[in-house]
Amino acid sequence: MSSEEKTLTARDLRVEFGLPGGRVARAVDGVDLDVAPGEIVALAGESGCGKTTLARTLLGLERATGGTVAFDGVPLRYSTRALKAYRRQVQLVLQDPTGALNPRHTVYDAVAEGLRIHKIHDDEPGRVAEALSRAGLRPPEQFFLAYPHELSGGQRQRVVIAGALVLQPSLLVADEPVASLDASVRGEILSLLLRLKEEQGLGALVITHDLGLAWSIADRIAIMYLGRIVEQGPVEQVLTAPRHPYTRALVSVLPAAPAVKAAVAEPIVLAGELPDASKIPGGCRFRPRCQEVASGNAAAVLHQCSGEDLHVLGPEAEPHLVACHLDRALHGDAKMAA
Ligand SMILES: Nc1ncnc2c1ncn2[C@@H]1O[C@H](COP(=O)(O)OP(=O)(O)OP(=O)(O)O)[C@@H](O)[C@H]1O
Repeated sequence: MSSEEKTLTARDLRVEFGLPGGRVARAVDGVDLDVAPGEIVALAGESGCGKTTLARTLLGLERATGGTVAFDGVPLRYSTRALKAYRRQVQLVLQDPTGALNPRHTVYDAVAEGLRIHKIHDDEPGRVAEALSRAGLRPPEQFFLAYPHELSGGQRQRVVIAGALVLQPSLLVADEPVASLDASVRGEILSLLLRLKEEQGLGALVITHDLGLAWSIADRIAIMYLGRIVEQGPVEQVLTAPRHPYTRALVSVLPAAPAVKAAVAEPIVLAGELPDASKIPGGCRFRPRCQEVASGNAAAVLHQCSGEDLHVLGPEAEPHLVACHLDRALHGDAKMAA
């Protein structure tokens, strides 16, 4: 990343939760991530890998146990006033527009809420109209007095996005932004995010378990496994030439996207379930489920897989990064060793 301007950065971010019996869940266990304006980054991985905890921590809704979150080069501060100022710049868009909207509030009130919280009183109707229009609800005045139940699922999600846009943020953090929508309107909302990026330079971190979605809209992708990013890089490189065994397994079961499918011919079924975040295996955390270990392909590096943790992937190094001992042996990347 050439400039830190308006970039959201996480460095060695860690979030732990205390559990009964003195156990500790390491939900986010060392993450470096950058999201710049005008860039869409997809954060992908199966349920329970820590995506939501990472997103909440980037927004200051959760406190990091270690590491830093910074925006525009300034570390996040957690006073009410500092968080309020921060959230004008970095806005959250939630998965379920029905849950995010108060059924008794009109569209106008839903979108104006952020302005009122931030005490922005000048030209409220103009700002609300502009945000609705940017979110693709045109003519905006026609939606002012509508209630959520009078709108389609896609329109409701556009209202939620307008509620974020009204504060003119630099970045959106969108948690599964189309997961609750019908397939027919998913494309519309994804196109909207793309348009906001291209026409208005808005950046977004899009959290998804759907690699097909990431393929359609993201510039970069970060694949998360058990609290860590195990592979990241330009979306095309990562999905057409996945290098981490976990990414290869995810790509192998992707139903669509022929260009991506070609990368891994046979479906790879991973052994077992995602381990509990309080029981992260030592060495490579993916080892107990790794198909390369199971097949014997990783025999030459097995001692490392069993006993040597991998570095947190840093955003400053080469664009396509992989945290895998076997990949390091094959590609000779000395940076990967712990
Ligand atoms: N408040 C909490 N207390 C204890 N453990 C938690 C808490 N929040 C999350 N965890 C644990 O942290 C891990 C990561 O959870 P998280 O919800 O961030 O994953 P996720 O990838 O977003 O999953 P999903 O897609 O299902 O939302 C899980 O093992 C979860 O059980």
